[in-house]
Amino acid sequence: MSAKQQQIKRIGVLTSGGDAPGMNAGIRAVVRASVYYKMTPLGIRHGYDGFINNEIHKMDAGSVKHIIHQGGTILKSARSMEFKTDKGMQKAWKNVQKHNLDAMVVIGGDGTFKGAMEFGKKFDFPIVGIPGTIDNDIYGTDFTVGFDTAVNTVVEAVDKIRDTATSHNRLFFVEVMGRDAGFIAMYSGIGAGAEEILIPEKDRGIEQLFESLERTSKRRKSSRLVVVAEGDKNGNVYDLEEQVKERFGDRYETKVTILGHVQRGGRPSCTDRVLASRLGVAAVEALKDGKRGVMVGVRNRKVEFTDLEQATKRNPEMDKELMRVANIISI
Ligand SMILES: Nc1ncnc2c1ncn2[C@@H]1O[C@H](COP(=O)(O)OP(=O)(O)O)[C@@H](O)[C@H]1O
Ligand SMILES: O=P(O)(O)OC[C@H]1O[C@](O)(COP(=O)(O)O)[C@@H](O)[C@@H]1O
Ligand SMILES: [Mg+2]
Repeated sequence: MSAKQQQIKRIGVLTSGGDAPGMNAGIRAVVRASVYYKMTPLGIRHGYDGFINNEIHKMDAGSVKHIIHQGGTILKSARSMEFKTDKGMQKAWKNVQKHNLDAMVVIGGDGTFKGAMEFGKKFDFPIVGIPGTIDNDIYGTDFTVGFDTAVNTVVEAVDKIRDTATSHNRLFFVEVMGRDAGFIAMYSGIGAGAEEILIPEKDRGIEQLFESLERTSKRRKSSRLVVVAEGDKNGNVYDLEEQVKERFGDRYETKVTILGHVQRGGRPSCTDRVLASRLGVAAVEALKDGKRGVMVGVRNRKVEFTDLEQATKRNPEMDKELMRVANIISI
């Protein structure tokens, strides 16, 4: 073990960006693993805002009891404009010194990792990232913490919409989250049996939708569900509804549902709890072993490390096989 590795005694942990179910399981694992390895865990509240404003407190194994099943994040989260400035980062660095922090674990999405990478380089400070976002838009891990719970929430909601859509022979546009990525739409669309799935990763979305509506308007299907990722390039769900009305007139009766933040809340699924627990332990062990500037993820069921730089620069590819499956089963 090198001298640098032995120095890690006090580890900060924060959650940042959009909260995601399973973040609490991640915090719990980071805290418990730190205690297990005789280090002191410190919780940083309100993401990078709390890092700047000194909202930092010691934690212990007991401070994370009874949280594994709770959605949201007990440390709270924030989107911090100030952390994007040199002044903000300098203030946060003062707090690192004040609390003798040797390293930090950040749980969040691509933005959180960009901030971590910059801060880590600027002050030569060891940081490890855990992917926590419902969007699943991080390169270097098969799944992010929160994605599984979110898609299950969406499927449950879309199943309910299906009941009323079928009863009235209606066409529903359901908008799901995913700022720039279609993973939530693709998985929940397949899982809920949507007739069409519109995602930013696919260009032909609207034409394909028109073609399939043309085909099925003759068949009088009892209902149609179109799941649309919020980041889809063909416009928002209301624009889409308008375009369909213009083209098909009263051949389709249309409705729009925007699921919104209901997708971000709720009890984390077992899959998310296990993923977050594995990644929390792996993050602490990585820091203990001298790793820094990396994200811990799981690929092909194994824990893997990816440079934060890569994790933020590269976009995970939408699985072509999933698109093909969606196409085949929605005829
Ligand atoms: N280029 C950057 N430099 C410094 N901090 C950043 C940068 N990009 C994002 N951040 C910080 O990370 C926070 C979370 O990022 P955001 O994109 O909102 O969510 P997520 O991490 O879930 O993708 C931002 O509010 C900001 O404080
Ligand atoms: O809650 P906010 O700040 O309006 O953000 C909404 C965005 O956050 C998300 O729910 C999660 O994104 P991040 O994890 O990148 O923060 C996106 O799907 C959505 O576009
Ligand atoms: Mg993001």
